Amino acid sequence: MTAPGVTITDLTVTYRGGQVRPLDRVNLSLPGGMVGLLGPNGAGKTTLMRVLAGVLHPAKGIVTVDGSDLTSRERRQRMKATAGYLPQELGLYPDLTARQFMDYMALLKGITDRTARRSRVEEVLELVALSDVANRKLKTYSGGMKRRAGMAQAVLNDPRLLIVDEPTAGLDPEERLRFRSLLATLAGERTVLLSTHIVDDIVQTCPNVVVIEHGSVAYQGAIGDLAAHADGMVWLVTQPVGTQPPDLPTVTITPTPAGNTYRVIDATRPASDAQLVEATVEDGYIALMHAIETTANRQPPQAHRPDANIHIR
Ligand SMILES: Nc1ncnc2c1ncn2[C@@H]1O[C@H](COP(=O)(O)OP(=O)(O)OP(=O)(O)O)[C@@H](O)[C@H]1O
Repeated sequence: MTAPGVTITDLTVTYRGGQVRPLDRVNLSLPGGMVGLLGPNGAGKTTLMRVLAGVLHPAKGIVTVDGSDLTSRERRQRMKATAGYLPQELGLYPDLTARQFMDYMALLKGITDRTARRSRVEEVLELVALSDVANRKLKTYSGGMKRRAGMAQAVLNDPRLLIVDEPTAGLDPEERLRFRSLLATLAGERTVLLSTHIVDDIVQTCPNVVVIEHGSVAYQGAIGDLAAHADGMVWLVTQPVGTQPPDLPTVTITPTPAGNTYRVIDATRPASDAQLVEATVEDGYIALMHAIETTANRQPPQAHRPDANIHIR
């Protein structure tokens, strides 16, 4: 298996007859392996994933996988059959056992041969470490187990493009780690697009990242380079408890014996005793979001977003 070449050109998606535009002229090229998808709430990440999974029809634009345009209904159907998709809220049938559910999903995905289906179901259950509990009804599963069952159904057809929408939200640290390593195992020769709000999940698993903000691509490239957006701009400022916090983009607040230490982004030294520290990916992400917000606020309302794709680097 080889990772597919996924290219998105001038993709625009609209809802409610054009009143809502969650994606606006997006241009993107996905490399193989794990690709992180970051962005604030409502940025358009799920919408992008739904287009790639073939479940949502774009208003405009071209999505090609291995050079084949997915915009036609027939090709979208083919995409649905070859991509794996784990949506944020996957409806599991609570009264089915995991084994019955996988069998049903495998049938829906076109694995009609009974022996092949049984063997594939056992493989994916093993992959997500649910073999021992596969005869339990899904309604008895914990949140983490349900998420793993969701992952198992997403890989039943051995997809070359795997799309995973916030799989670690609400999981305890141990389940999160387990999920991360499962994703890393699956990445191998395929493309895995992983959306999450947890920057650390992406830092730990994805060599490349795409940042979406307001329906546009704000950044695409190596994860390490995202940190560079905050180079020379990350400061630790300590203030006594009870004083006004700095009016600056703040990455973290840490209580210390001397007061609260704020990790802030500022182009210039914010206080005489502020300590300059090395930028992390999270700092870079916050700096990027702040730069976009500042640029947007400076624009007159009638000239709203003339260039949909802000390529900062
Ligand atoms: N079916 C719909 N009808 C109308 N508007 C929608 C619909 N689905 C999404 N939207 C809007 O489109 C925008 C993008 O939504 P989307 O779910 O893609 O964002 P997201 O980046 O995945 O957000 P989150 O991180 O909160 O999951 C939001 O403003 C959302 O309210």
